[in-house]
Amino acid sequence: SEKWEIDPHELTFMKELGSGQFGQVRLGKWRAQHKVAIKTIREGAMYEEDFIEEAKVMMKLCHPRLVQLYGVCLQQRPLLIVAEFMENGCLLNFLRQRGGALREAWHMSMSQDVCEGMEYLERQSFIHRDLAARNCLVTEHNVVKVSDFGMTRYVLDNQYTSSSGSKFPVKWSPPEVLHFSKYSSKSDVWSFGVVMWEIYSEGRTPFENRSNVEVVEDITRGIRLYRPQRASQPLYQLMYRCWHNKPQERPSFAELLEDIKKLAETQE
Ligand SMILES: COc1cc2c(cc1NS(C)(=O)=O)=CC1=C(NCc3c(C)cccc3C)N=NC=21
Repeated sequence: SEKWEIDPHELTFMKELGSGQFGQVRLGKWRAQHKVAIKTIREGAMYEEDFIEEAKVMMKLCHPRLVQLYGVCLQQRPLLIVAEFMENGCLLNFLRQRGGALREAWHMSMSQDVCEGMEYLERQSFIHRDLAARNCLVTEHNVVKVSDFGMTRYVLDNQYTSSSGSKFPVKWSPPEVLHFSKYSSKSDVWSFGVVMWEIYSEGRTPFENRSNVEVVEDITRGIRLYRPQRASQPLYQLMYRCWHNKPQERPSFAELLEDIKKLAETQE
């Protein structure tokens, strides 16, 4: 078998960790001692053949700020995806549960973690398409890693994939995606600005009391998220630049990473 294929007999299933759009995620052991996360793909939830092709690509994406894919189990259904286990779970829950207790420096280091993972994807010309705090995970040492990159292309549920669908990430999408489904690393940059807003707002929902339809109108008219009170002016300017109407006017992840590192220095 290929190196990206895992023998399900070498997996032990343990407690359920959560469930997402594809099915559930369980904690597991591989070869009896390595802790892993195992995602069970619900029947009919995914274009499985296409995903298997993509899994080969995703296995090649290796970076300390990306949740590492270890392999897939194809011999039976449901399909299993095996990846790195992240002890502190998804960033959104982490912010909501720990937010208040998080020191200022943590917001900056978490933002830098996500930016480093995204800068690597940008360099590999890999577009995430669904960057949000809910799709970032946290290690036991509070390091944040980007996950589920590129997965939205294999979702069969068109409530997720159609920009008018109820589950489409409208509040994390730029105008060119909302109107023309034009994805790029610059549309990921827009989403990154919203992730920074989520971090500094400690897990609040962006445009909390606005419907998706109202947010499309607001964004198209130039309305943007307000400055979270924990974000300094320079930091708000940084996230605000991610929300420029024109993709080419937004900074690249490489530029954002430089700016974040500079701000982190001045902050210490
Ligand atoms: C500790 O708590 C958790 C830990 C994890 C988790 C959810 C929780 N709990 S919760 C819902 O936040 O409350 C999801 C993963 C995960 N996913 C890896 C993965 C990716 C990214 C893509 C394809 C396949 C797989 C398996 N690795 N570790 C955890």
